[in-house]
Amino acid sequence: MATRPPAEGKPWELAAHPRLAKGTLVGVVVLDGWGEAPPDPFNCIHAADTPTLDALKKAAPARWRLIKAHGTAVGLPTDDDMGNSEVGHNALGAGQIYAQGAKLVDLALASGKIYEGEGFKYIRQSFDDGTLHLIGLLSDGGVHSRFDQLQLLLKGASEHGAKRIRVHVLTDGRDVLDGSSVRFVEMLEEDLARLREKGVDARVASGGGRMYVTMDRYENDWQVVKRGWDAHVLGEAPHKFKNALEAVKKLREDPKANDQYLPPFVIVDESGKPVGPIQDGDAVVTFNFRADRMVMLAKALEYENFDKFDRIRFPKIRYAGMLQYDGELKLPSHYLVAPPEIERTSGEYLARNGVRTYACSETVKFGHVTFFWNGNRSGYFNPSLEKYEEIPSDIGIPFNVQPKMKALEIAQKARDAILSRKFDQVRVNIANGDMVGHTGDIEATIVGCKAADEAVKIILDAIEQVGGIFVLTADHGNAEDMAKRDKSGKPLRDKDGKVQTLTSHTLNPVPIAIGGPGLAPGVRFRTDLPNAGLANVAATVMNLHGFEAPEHYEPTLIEVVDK
Ligand SMILES: O=C(O)[C@H](O)COP(=O)(O)O
Ligand SMILES: [Mn+2]
Ligand SMILES: [Mn+2]
Repeated sequence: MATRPPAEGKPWELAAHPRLAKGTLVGVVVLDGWGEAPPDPFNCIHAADTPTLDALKKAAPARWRLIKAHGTAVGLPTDDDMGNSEVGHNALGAGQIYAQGAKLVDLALASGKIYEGEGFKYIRQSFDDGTLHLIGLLSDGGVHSRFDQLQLLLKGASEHGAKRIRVHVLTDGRDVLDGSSVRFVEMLEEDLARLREKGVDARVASGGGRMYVTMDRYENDWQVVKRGWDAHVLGEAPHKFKNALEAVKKLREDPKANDQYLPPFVIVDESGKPVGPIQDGDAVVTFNFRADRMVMLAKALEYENFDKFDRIRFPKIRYAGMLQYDGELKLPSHYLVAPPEIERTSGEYLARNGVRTYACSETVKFGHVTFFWNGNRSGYFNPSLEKYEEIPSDIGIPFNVQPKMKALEIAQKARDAILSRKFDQVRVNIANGDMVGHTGDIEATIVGCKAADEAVKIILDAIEQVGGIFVLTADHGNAEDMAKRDKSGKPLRDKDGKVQTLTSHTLNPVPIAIGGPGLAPGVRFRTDLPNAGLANVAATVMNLHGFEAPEHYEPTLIEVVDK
């Protein structure tokens, strides 16, 4: 992992590729949550009508293959870690494998360095007179946060002087099984009870389901964050309970309840007073390491001037993120662990070499093809060469109700960008496989996959018209497997005999296909890189733009043979 020499001081100019010409349009399509798995009733991609993608597969092995999209191939701690959008798009855009947030936090906790850093020293100043609040996702999905890291942080913070701790829990059910919130809260309560035995006043103070409370992304719906603010900061929510276990158990009694969407709740004392609103002088840590779904709350917690909703009260706190979530905005300004310094991304190289880029997705994935693609950096490298376009996602409608999402609109925007001939690269993310896959609704996911295929067709037709090249791939698996399985691959059943729905991503590889009239006839996938992963895509795309990739990039997937 990242063993290549750093590129500091090296020139930005890319050498011309000896065999591939510059100036051909390259369309880059990322199908979100689109892995490869054997045919099976729980494989929605297989079940869906996807003629465009099926046709591409026929070009294997020369122009269609599989690449790794999980675990160490994308900088995660182990090969048991499923892929996710952040690490997937980071790898796709950066062309290098970086130790990612999950891994960096593990290392900082294991070595104890987390307690020596500036961020912890900063929040510690509040420990004598104030409360330490920990806000984040209660999950062992390893996508946004990990439960064992929360456990270590609770223990470590109390050993380093925190006397009063309040935890604000967001239930998952998206990266882990629905219903697992109960077990996580039980385990957390056990840990907090142990801390209380040691004289630390530690309790859960508030919570809610991640998709309804706090963890919105890309400013899709600030009301989600406001619900979190009201519960975590103001101590106000429609549901009040004496403890967190009672809260999740009671809220889950509603037949439609789902961990992802539990309503906000606060924990109150005997007299009905919230046990842990955030007050002047307190310390706050958002313990998610992943940026996209924490950065909105980070803005609300940190920015003096803020107009996204009425905060009612803006406490004077010492706030630190687990990581710094946005390297460009330097937000939050304090953090416990330094984020991976993802530098020299393909986006920056191509912009510095004159490549004109258009990137587009709908809101829920917009930052994936821009912010994550560019190494967790918001904004343009060169506004005169780049255009990023966002199509507003549906708000307040679950994606299994609108499984086509904005696939068609994204494809039409991409088509227009391609036909305008104003761009050298047109890059999109098509969200259906992932966003509908996360709902666990098989029928809807099949509809979503078909819509994604139709979108791809529109884009490929436009590429055909301008004589361009396409690169089609995905960031990790999701829709290709909707069943939780045992080690032998057999679907697991619950006590009523029903197959357990897998709402999360998977460990499966993803396809990559290249083609289009502009692709030189002798271009084909190399056969000497059987373990290649998402990080090999950037060099490949650079080649197709007519450039050699920088030396420190993971190797290109393609070679050019004489025809
Ligand atoms: O944030 C989410 O929606 C899920 O936890 C992960 O999905 P993504 O990595 O595809 O965004
Ligand atoms: Mn994704
Ligand atoms: Mn996802």
